[in-house]
Amino acid sequence: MVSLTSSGRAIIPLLPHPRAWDGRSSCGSRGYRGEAPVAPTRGRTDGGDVSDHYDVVVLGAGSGNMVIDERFATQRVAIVESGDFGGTCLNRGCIPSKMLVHTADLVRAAQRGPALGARTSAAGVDWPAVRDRVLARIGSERDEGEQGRDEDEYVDRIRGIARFVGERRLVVTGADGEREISADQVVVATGSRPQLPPVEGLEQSPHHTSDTVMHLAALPRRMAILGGGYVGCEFAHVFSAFGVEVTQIESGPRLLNGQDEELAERFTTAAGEQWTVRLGVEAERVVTEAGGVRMELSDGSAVETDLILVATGRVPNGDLLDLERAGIEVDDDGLVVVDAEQRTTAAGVWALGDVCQGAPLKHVANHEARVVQHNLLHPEGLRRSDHRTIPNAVFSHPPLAAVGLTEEQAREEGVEVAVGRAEYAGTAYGWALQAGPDDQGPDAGGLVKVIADRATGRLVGAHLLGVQASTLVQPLIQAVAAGTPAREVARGQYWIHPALTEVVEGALNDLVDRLDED
Ligand SMILES: Cc1cc2nc3c(=O)[nH]c(=O)nc-3n(C[C@H](O)[C@H](O)[C@H](O)COP(=O)(O)OP(=O)(O)OC[C@H]3O[C@@H](n4cnc5c(N)ncnc54)[C@H](O)[C@@H]3O)c2cc1C
Ligand SMILES: NC(=O)c1ccc[n+]([C@@H]2O[C@H](COP(=O)([O-])OP(=O)(O)OC[C@H]3O[C@@H](n4cnc5c(N)ncnc54)[C@H](O)[C@@H]3O)[C@@H](O)[C@H]2O)c1
Repeated sequence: MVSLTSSGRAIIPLLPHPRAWDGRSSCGSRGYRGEAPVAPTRGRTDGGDVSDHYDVVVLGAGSGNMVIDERFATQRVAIVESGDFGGTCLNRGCIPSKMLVHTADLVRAAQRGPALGARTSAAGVDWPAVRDRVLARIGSERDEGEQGRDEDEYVDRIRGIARFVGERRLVVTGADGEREISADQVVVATGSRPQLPPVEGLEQSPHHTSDTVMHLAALPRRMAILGGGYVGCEFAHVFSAFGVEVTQIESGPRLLNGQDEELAERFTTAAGEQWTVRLGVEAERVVTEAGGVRMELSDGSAVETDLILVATGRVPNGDLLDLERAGIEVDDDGLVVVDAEQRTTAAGVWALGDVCQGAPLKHVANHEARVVQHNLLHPEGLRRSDHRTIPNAVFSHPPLAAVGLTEEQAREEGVEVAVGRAEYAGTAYGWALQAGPDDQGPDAGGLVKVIADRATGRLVGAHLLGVQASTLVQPLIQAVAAGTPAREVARGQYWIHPALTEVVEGALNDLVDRLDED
């Protein structure tokens, strides 16, 4: 239930916020392993109390924590974390949201059963049980990782907010006051935070972001989700499956704008069949009233709701670090400027993840953490990050996954494209998913598009909408990354019959036919 304070601000009760930890599931809780320890490559510099001088200081214990493993055991390392130790992915990002998505998928599957003759039904969810499974799991993963890190004698874990006061010199403000530290090498890995659009009355309203919404004490009856991107579309699926009346508001012409247009249009249609979607409108004012909230939109209409989830993008945390005092430049979007080796504009300062990356995704932060780790350990043989083919997936209903160029982007870049297509409904496993031959709903309908450069015959992009999209896309990610000719991907291997992977094979075969038309 929403309750109102004397100032009119509504409160949705939350569980205590968890302490943070970057999970082992995708990152390794103790950093990457695999190469033998090496001797320290740098000694300590002069200046300041040696006890406050480190070989390496890492700012941010999300992906930054992964940089440090036992190969740094001969060095003196500090990891500074302003919140609880950990990062967005485990505590309030990828992992808890996907645990919720899986439960939502189960609910949808149970609702779907009767269409296929199964006597299943979904009687709603026990939200505290759903939520507590997620929070308990991330809590134990975090605690285990945190304890493990504390056993590393060469690492000082410093709790506090770091900011630069000079070249590789920092002040950390913690519960015990301020402490100045310095280092030969600094890694900036302070991530990003949700951004609130400047909407009158929004801050005073019962609003949430992805940081807090997974801690709700109770499900609201109605929820308005502002934003039609990743966060908005994943949580719209979760909360609508859980029985909340969701209204999603997006200023653009479609949900998941920026993805392949045809797939984004199809997704938007599917979303509109499951929850209310408002496109091409912005929130102008939020009025908190007894018993709810009214969100007034730019077209003069209004949405009555109990809770607002703001999902309108994230801002990098570089603005909180006094970076200019250390000679670290940021670009117009506030992202720390780095070169291909992840070096910032200041000597001895590196950056990785959301604080410097225009594609704020965990697999990108992981990749960059590996590069920074290697480069700290091997200053004579620096590695470069490879951002050429960053894939992405949206875990909604239906899910979407993509890698490389969209058809529109390829044409804009002057690539003469050939496009292969296959409908899920055109494959044997697609029939298994369908209630009947015309069923194109979110559980059965789907489309795979593969795009090749006619000049080379190589895949330059792949886009999937439908069941298991984030898994089906993997061979296509490999093909785009490796530059494998489309013909070889299609015909150079067996595709198991009648697995759903046949829809990928079908799209590739169609592509090969189109390449052959020349
Ligand atoms: C709801 C949600 C779902 C997501 N799902 C996915 C997904 O499915 N797949 C995917 O690839 N990506 C997903 N992401 C994105 C992914 O979580 C991020 O890209 C990734 O976690 C960024 O890692 P990072 O290390 O750069 O930052 P973070 O993990 O945010 O770590 C930065 C750390 O720095 C600390 N910090 C900040 N400022 C300071 C300071 N001044 N001093 C000291 N410490 C500081 C912060 O407290 C934080 O712990 C999701 C994000 C959200 C919000
Ligand atoms: N599955 C995943 O990989 C995953 C999941 C969640 C988050 N993320 C990461 O987190 C980042 C942030 O996600 P997000 O969904 O908050 O941002 P986003 O950039 O994906 O989408 C924000 C959407 O909000 C819309 N918008 C902005 N201001 C608006 C306004 N005032 N009114 C209505 N609509 C408005 C934008 O047009 C856009 O479509 C993503 O870029 C992604 O990298 C990834």
